[in-house]
Amino acid sequence: MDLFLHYLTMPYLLWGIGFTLAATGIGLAGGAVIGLLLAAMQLSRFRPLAAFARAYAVIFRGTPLILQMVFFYDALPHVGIRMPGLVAAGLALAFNEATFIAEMVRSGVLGVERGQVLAGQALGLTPRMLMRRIIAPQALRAMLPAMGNEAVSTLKNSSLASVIAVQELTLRSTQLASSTFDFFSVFFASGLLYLVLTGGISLVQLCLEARFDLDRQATLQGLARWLPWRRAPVLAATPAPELSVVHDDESPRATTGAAAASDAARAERAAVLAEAPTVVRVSGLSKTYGGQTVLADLALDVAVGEVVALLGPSGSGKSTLLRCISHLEDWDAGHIVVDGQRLGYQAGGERMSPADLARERARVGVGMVFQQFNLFAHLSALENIAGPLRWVHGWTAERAEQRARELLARVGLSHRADALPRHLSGGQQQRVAIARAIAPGPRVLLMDEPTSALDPALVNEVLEVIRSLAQDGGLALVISTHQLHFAADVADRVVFLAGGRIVESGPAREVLTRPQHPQTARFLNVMAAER
Ligand SMILES: Nc1ncnc2c1ncn2[C@@H]1O[C@H](COP(=O)(O)OP(=O)(O)OP(=O)(O)O)[C@@H](O)[C@H]1O
Repeated sequence: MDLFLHYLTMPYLLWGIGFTLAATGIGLAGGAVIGLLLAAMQLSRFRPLAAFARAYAVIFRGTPLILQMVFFYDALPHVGIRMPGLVAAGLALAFNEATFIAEMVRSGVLGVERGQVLAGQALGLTPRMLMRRIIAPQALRAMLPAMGNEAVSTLKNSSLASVIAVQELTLRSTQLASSTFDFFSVFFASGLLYLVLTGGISLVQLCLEARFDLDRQATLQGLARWLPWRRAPVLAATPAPELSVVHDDESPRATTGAAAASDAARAERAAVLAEAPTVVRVSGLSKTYGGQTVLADLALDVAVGEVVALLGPSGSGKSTLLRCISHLEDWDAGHIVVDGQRLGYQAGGERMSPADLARERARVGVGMVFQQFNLFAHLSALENIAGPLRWVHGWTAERAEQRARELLARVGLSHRADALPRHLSGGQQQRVAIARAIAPGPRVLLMDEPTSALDPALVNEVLEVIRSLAQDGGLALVISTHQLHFAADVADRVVFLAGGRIVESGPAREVLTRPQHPQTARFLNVMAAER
């Protein structure tokens, strides 16, 4: 026992720990840098880069690390690259670890829901902002457990550096045991030292996981300030206030809204809209997916402040049309002009880069609400709204927060400002998503079946919010919906799509009560029978 304690505190072995940690540090840091590069190559659309990254992985994953260390230390000097053993071992570890780290990064990035990326694009986030604000924070958190394991295995793998005479812990233990013949005590002490080191790494991993666990209360607020995302405390469920909050805004309901109840008010509104300038003009739009025509020579004008309900059977192209209008989707032929701008194209007709398109989208003002809400999962309801205002539109933190709080009050969710999306009901999430989309004051709001992912009991709370938007005037709404009553009540115009074409379009109540086209009539009958 005395000998064991003697070896455990022996400076000769303790100095070996320094070499072990140095090799591990070089391996992990270098591996992270090279791994990030490899992951970026694998995710790149430029095929030669992806092929290079795959070939790299095949070589470094397919050969033993011990050979790689020998190669770095003994073979490279033949081509004039000479380095100390510690550096050679660290680099070999780095190049080897990079393949595993690249896989972790890649799966972390791909693990972030595509819907969040689409929502970010629709909000005008450039690819860089998307990576920094949305993808990286979520990918990093998902990668933490695997990174902890990788750090432990790098530390253990550093013992292979003994083969190129790096004076790390294993080599020193072996030398000590050979000279004292006390193998058991020396290796027992050495094993315990390794356990302390790997235990330390596991502890750091646990602390980081706890720190980045959004379901826990923040404890290190000082550190949290430096994170690119915000922690949000989980609130105890509090009863929602009556949704009447939604109607608290100052807009007069009966006279300015699309939901105007009386026929006279509707006629008055139709006359105003007939004079209103066009804010969205779609002409000759065609789109195919792998040979299947989804949109065929489609033309649609939407006036400022108009509420248009898109109806049509599943697969008729409603979502595709909305995605094309916000240029989240490319098309094959035709033009789309929003507020006088050909979104996605330079003045000379050349296509914009993704970053320019994002800026243009934010400037022109096309908001989009998705069927699956697509809130940023790592941000609170408040931050989902305030974040894009700061990042994309350059608002100050105070102004963005004030706007976010106003909008949360408007959709009846002031009491859930700090809640994460996963702690909100579907209806509440969709209300936050609507608030987020209208926060920068878009000219056009596109809504892709905003209630179809909701329980029937939650549909009305979202419809109420949309109804209140329709009453505002000024904001053009294009809503793809299967809610016929709602469309009759709120929309100025119903546009019926089938097979990627508009087969009928006209005043909402007219189309819904006296459809002219047999396909519209059939669809309405089926919908009525299903209810
Ligand atoms: N990314 C895609 N790749 C291939 N085909 C697609 C893609 N997106 C949509 N489609 C096809 O395009 C057609 C139109 O789809 P779209 O989602 O626009 O219809 P929709 O009218 O919105 O339907 P729903 O009411 O069910 O949402 C469908 O046949 C669909 O399968």
